Amino acid sequence: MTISALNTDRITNYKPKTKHPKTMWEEQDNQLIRTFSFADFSEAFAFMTRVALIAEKMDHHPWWSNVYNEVVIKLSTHDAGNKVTDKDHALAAEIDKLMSK
Ligand SMILES: C[C@H](O)[C@H](O)[C@H]1CNC2=NC(N)=NC(=O)C2=N1
Repeated sequence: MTISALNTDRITNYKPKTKHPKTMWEEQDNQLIRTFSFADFSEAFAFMTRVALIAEKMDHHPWWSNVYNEVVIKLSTHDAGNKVTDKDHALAAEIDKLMSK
């Protein structure tokens, strides 16, 4: 597939479609963890781009993994000895705002 064949409209007019909208953050092993499932890779990566910009603004960055349409995010504060802090809750809340747009 050529680049010009990509549907970039999907990225610029971003409306996330989670497959499991009821999945929420869970605290496990001193991390806030949530799995996000999207329609496809473009939607997952568009989401990650937005989270990256928020993380830079907040100077607080996620651990994450992505395979095709799925993104797993794990938040903890290494500056505080790998514990869940207010910064993690604040970033989780901003990510949740993205999902409710
Ligand atoms: C130097 C810089 O401000 C720190 O390393 C910040 C950057 N982003 C961070 N992100 C996360 N998740 N935890 C941190 O402790 C952290 N610390």
